[in-house]
Amino acid sequence: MSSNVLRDARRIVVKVGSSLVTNEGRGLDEAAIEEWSRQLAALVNGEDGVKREVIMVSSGAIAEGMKRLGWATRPTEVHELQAAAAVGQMGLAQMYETKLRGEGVPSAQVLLTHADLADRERYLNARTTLLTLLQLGVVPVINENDTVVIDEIRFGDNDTLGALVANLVEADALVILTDQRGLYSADPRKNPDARFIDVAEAGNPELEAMAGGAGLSIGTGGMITKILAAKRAAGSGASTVIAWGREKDVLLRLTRGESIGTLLVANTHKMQARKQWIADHLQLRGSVTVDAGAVSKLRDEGKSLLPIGMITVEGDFSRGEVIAVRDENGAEIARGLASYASAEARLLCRKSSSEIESLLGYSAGPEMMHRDNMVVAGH
Ligand SMILES: Nc1ncnc2c1ncn2[C@@H]1O[C@H](COP(=O)(O)OP(=O)(O)O)[C@@H](O)[C@H]1O
Ligand SMILES: N[C@@H](CCC(=O)OP(=O)(O)O)C(=O)O
Repeated sequence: MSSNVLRDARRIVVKVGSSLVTNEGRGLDEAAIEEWSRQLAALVNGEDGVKREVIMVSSGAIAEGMKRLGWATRPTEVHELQAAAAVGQMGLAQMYETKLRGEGVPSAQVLLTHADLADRERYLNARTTLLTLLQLGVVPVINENDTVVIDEIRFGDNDTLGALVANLVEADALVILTDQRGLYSADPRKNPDARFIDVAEAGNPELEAMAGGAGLSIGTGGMITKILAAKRAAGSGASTVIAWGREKDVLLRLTRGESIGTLLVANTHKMQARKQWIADHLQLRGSVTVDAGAVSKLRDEGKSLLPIGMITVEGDFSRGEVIAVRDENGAEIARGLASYASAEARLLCRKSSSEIESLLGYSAGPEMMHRDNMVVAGH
């Protein structure tokens, strides 16, 4: 069976787990990172005729840190794990940087926490930075910012981070590379008769029952975090593939439409999922009232909201919070994420976007509300 999901995907988040990226637990597997980098570069450069945007979410900092510090066994103290991660992250980032640069592709290190993505302002900042990097043809290499978190290290879970990043950038697909060929009906280490699952619907509760605990002591999330990550990724319309990371040319073959690993299909459409999220889940923090010209740009022409059309700003909100856009009669035209805080927005009313920098001392883009971050009433 072949699948179109990965073949059609233009923006892909690839996550490689600890159990894969490390060399039997002793530091990083350089040959494996070189292999993935070669494939990532081929995707970015569009060697099969389609240029794709890719983000790598890579574990391995703790394992590399343990090697550099001469530790043979994984410490149990969280602050020692954090120290190992801080040491090892240097080597991890350096290795991707070297391998990707060797392929002519620039890379960037991005360290995030779940809390960063729960905060509206940081969410929008992270999103804008990542989208800018992708536009520039850079491969962001993301890991958890282990220095400032505890739970994530304890549970060793970068699968969730992969899904959150897929949500953040509205990826088309999340590819989770691990040390198994995909999902089985039970942990194949314990049940040699376990059946391979080649396709299922993301979020199907039966999948959660199939995923036992964690695998090796190096990777700690196990299959359950991958199943939950697929469910979360599906929330923004991304399908997930769980595959063996050492499968020859795995990323290239997946994007050529070959069926490898387990495909967990998202049944929500990308844009519909994002609009639903903006429309349903967030409390309004304020609003901007706009003139008739802006109403027509938003409603009829599918444009972003620029400061020039804004008349007044109501309420007290930060960048990244959800606000309404109203016409002069107070009717809601749209809602979405504010690019500027209320105090800034007040200064921007009726101003041309070219003046933003001189008025505020910086610019976060020409729009008050970008089209991608907006749901227009009745659309
Ligand atoms: N139903 C299942 N199918 C496949 N693997 C499973 C299943 N249940 C548990 N596992 C275990 O999950 C492990 C992968 O998780 P983990 O070690 O955390 O990997 P990673 O470091 O790639 O995140 C496998 O090696 C396997 O032993
Ligand atoms: N962020 C840490 C640990 C993350 C982790 O192990 O996650 P996973 O690969 O999902 O088991 C690291 O880079 O070592």
